[in-house]
Amino acid sequence: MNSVAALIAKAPANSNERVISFSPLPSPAELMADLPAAEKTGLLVSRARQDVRAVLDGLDSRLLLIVGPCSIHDTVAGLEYARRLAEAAHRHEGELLIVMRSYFEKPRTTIGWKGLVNDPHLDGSHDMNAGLRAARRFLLAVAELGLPTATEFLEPLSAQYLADLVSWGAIGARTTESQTHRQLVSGLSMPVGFKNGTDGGIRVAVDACGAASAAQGFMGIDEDGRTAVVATAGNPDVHLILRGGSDGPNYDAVAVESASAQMAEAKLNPRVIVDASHANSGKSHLRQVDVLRELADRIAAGDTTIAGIMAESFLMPGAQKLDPAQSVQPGFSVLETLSYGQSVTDACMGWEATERALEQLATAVKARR
Ligand SMILES: O=C[C@H](O)[C@H](O)COP(=O)(O)O
Ligand SMILES: C=C(OP(=O)(O)O)C(=O)O
Repeated sequence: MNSVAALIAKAPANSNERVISFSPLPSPAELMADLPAAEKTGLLVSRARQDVRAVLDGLDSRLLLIVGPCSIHDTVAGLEYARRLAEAAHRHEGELLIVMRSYFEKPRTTIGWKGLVNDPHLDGSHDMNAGLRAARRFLLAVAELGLPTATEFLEPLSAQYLADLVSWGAIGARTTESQTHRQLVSGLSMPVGFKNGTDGGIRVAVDACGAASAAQGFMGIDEDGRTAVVATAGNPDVHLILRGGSDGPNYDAVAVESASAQMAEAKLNPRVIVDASHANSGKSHLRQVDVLRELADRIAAGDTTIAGIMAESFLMPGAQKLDPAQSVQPGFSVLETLSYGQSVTDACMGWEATERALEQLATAVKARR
């Protein structure tokens, strides 16, 4: 009997009746020892976190831009995108603080592919050992290009494996109300934005920012993978991300000012990030281009409430269907059946549209100054 089967056999009667298996993962310390961050990478991350804080607090007049694929499903295409974005980030560094969306964990409305960490082979095999490794390797490779990264934290345990390489974090619309995620953020080292709820509710995100900025105690894991009581200091760099909702978009000036006022009233950062994608664009990559243009016009006209913008962009425009349950010819991987450089989750702007949007936003920041 292997050790896992032995553990299940030892479990008290009536427990784990619907659990099929437990497969051990390495501890965070073991993964980090295999894939360590170079000193240069550590400096890049801490410098980028400081820069993000300065932009959010209005001490740096640049615009924060969280841009990149909806999800990383192919690390080769993701890195080709990162190389292009690193060049653009350098070109616009006077006006834009560009941080690459490197999202490895996807919250789903019902079911679907849950991201590279959960299912790196895209086939429902849930090889999370390989997924955590692939995500960490990807973050290290992007850092080598001098580009900071942003991610959504979804599984409360995954942060211990990856967070040392991340400069900006998000909690998604589906988890902003979750106490577990608010607690997690209270201990994260980087600035973290909370999205408004899927119904467009702002209050839930204001409450989340309040809870995450407070000290918390909760159950988690330590670097050695032991379950532990985690005591946190609270995260002072929490902020609001407006992503629209089922009641419509919320990127217009009135909605942004009203959300900002709710944050100010709760004594939280009134400067916000506007997500040009998701319910603010009806998940249309074409509409996203228009939203970005409208935001650029407002910034050029002097808007200072918008500290940052999020956009979903990849090498190719649009999205393609991924069904982890599909059958693939023997000898082929699911990845080989997909179009290169196109999102398998939400539709993204293609690279050409992205370059034009970056240009517009950089010009807008110059005008705002
Ligand atoms: O950003 C990605 C999606 O909007 C989010 O994960 C929900 O996706 P779904 O509604 O396709 O499940
Ligand atoms: C899932 C995401 O967004 P939201 O939580 O706004 O749906 C995302 O940004 O990938």
